[in-house]
Amino acid sequence: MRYLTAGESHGPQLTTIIEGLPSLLPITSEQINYDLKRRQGGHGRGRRMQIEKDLVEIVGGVRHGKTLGSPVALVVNNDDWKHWTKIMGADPLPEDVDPDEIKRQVSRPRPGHADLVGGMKYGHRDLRNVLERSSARETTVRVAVGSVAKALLNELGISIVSHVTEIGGVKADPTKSEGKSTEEIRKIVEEDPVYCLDPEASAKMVQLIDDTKKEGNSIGGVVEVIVEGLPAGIGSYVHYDRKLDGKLAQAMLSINAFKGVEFGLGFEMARKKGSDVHDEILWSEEEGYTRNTNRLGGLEGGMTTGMPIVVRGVMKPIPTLYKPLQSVDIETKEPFKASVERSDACAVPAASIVAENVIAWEVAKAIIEQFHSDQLPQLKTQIDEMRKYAKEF
Ligand SMILES: Cc1cc2nc3c(=O)[nH]c(=O)nc-3n(C[C@H](O)[C@H](O)[C@H](O)COP(=O)(O)O)c2cc1C
Ligand SMILES: C=C(O[C@@H]1CC(C(=O)O)=C[C@@H](OP(=O)(O)O)[C@H]1O)C(=O)O
Repeated sequence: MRYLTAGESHGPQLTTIIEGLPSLLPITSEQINYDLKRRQGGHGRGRRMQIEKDLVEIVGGVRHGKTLGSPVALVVNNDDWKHWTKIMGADPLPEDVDPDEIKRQVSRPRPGHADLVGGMKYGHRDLRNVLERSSARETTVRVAVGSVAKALLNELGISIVSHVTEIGGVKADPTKSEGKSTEEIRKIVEEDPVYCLDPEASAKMVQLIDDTKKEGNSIGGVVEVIVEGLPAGIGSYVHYDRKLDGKLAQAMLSINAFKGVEFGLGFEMARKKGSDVHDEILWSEEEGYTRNTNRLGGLEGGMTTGMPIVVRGVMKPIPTLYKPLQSVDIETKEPFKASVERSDACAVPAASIVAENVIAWEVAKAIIEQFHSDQLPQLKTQIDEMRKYAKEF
């Protein structure tokens, strides 16, 4: 199973084609739009999100609410496009138009964004040609793709949720997620302005975002994704590129501004003894093999253990700063401190939705690749059999 995306931040639309989904999978634009709306939200977003109202159009591969087995094509329009049609149009400019008048040429690279190196790499002296595609606007369709993956996981009894655990050094109480199902977590974060489970920490995060914005600065944070209901044995230990933890880490780090990833106890493991890290193995008639703890975050040897996957990603602060850092104009080679028109001060809550959806995709892909999956009913039968087999093993 694979997908590609195309489209620029201020172009007409973002497009994706997903290939390899089983047939007979129920999909609605309503469930995709629910995720798109959540990705647009969260305290700290900039003015662009007031312009956009992200709604998906399913333009291929689905009929009367079910996949056909053919490629699924999804489109999300950029409402801002109407302001950028001349600046971002695909056709050559008419001869009577002066390009300098309308191109909104960018020659001042922002430290921390893709502008400078992207320009060097692709030979663009107008850095707009870089920032238009390196923009996290692209995560809109990646969330739509993940939403389709979640529809598949849901059919297999697998659920997934994300929440924000830290913003700018303010940490949520880690015990707040203990003993809660993914559904319970979702209900709480849906109501919270920064998608956090801890109301006290959330209030401090909101305040910190506001203060940071006033200072013309930006902040990052940490998001956690939990996947529940997985059978044991998804992924493999036999080859480096089949290890599920490796694939999930890549997916997490592929999100714009994500710089680190950890599973279970994560980097804390470096400070603990083996007896405080590994999850002891138990067996009972009713449950089969279980663990009392899940300190490894649901993965051993690149495979699911049957316990929930717990994976976190760290997002650096947004690079575009209202009080900017030192940089160099690539035309004049003069130093400058740029002013900016608009930017997010903190996009950690929005990024938690992106994280949830890219992880959902990666888990769904691993399942599709491991089982015969032309049709959803066949896939369901195999997953049920695998669960039964693992219990009796
Ligand atoms: C949801 C989301 C929103 C973002 N919004 C902005 C923004 O408004 N301004 C900005 O400079 N960067 C923003 N970023 C981060 C940049 O896209 C990112 O830093 C850039 O693509 C460079 O990639 P890198 O940080 O992974 O090296 C956002 C990232 C995410 C995930
Ligand atoms: C458009 C989105 O985020 C954008 C991500 C982004 C960046 O540099 O990554 C820069 C900003 O773009 P603009 O300059 O158009 O305001 C954000 O608004 C979005 O999340 O849908």
